[in-house]
Amino acid sequence: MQLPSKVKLVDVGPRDGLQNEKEPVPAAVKIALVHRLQDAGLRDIEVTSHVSPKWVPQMADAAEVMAGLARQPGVRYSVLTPNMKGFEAALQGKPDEVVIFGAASEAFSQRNINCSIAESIERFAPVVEAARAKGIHVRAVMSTAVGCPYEGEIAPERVEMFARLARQIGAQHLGVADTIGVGTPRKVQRAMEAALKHFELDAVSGHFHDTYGQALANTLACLQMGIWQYDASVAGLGGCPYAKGATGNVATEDVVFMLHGLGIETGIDLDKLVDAGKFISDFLGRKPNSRVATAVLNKRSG
Ligand SMILES: CC(C)(COP(=O)([O-])OP(=O)([O-])OC[C@H]1O[C@@H](n2cnc3c(N)ncnc32)[C@H](O)[C@@H]1OP(=O)([O-])[O-])[C@@H](O)C(=O)NCCC(=O)NCCSC(=O)C[C@@](C)(O)CC(=O)[O-]
Repeated sequence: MQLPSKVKLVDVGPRDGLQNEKEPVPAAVKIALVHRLQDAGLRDIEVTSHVSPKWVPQMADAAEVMAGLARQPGVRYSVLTPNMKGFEAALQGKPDEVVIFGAASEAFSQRNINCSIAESIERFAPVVEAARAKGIHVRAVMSTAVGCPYEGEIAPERVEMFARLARQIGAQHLGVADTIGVGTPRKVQRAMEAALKHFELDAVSGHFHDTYGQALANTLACLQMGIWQYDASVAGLGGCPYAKGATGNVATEDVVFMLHGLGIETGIDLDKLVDAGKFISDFLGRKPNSRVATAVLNKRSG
């Protein structure tokens, strides 16, 4: 199949990237990161989560972060909302999109959101209904679509089951997440094929962690299926608090470099993106976890 000519990247760095940081990151720094990402051309940014501050302390400032954004027209700002309490809190911040997040594995669902898959769907259904009634786009994300830290390999049938349930309650988009980065191209394609039984090609995206260095290969494998929407995290920030040892998402810089090399448009300015990644990495006191960012920064410093 011909590769898509355009790809939409959602930068999940401010949310997925920072949620696991041990030291508090001030709201002002998170806001500055979002601003740098939009200045670099990102048109979809996952800003924060309205979850329990006892579970994920780093996201306790969700309202402050949303309130502090200098919004650019044409940018979609998303927030995670696991239940009605989160959705109601999110409304004040006027998100363009809310994200419900469940799992293909029972054990991960329990660890991450403290309920079974069936219970999670019951919690999500009123969120989807309320969001859609207000014209807010609803994306569902399915964790552990390839492998689970507690249950091991996940069969495509499980992916299909979650996709069916998410579709039934009215989610408009499904993100297929390889939470612990164990997917390899064919396995990820099989998970996508299962998701595509219930969501059209234009309503499916990939969310690949790079724990085993497979994320770019997995992205290419999905591009070959025509999938044109992906999550990525600036500077490769991140990891899920309930998936021990899992590293961050694939670095946005690495995906952008690959896509541009393939002649695929993203609308993103790689240099400005590298600057955004350096900004947050400097704040965190580490180097960007991106081969491309490292190469660009080395080249700049001669
Ligand atoms: C989902 C809950 C809230 C259920 O948590 P629960 O304990 O089952 O909920 P509950 O309804 O029994 O309430 C218990 C307490 O939490 C409060 N509460 C209840 N809901 C909320 C809310 N929305 N916002 C703020 N507070 C909330 C509620 O008010 C109460 O407070 P208390 O009376 O004890 O003081 C909890 O398990 C939680 O917050 N989990 C954190 C999940 C999370 O953020 N995980 C990381 C993001 S997912 C991810 O990273 C994966 C992804 C998306 O990137 C894809 C991938 O790579 O796999």
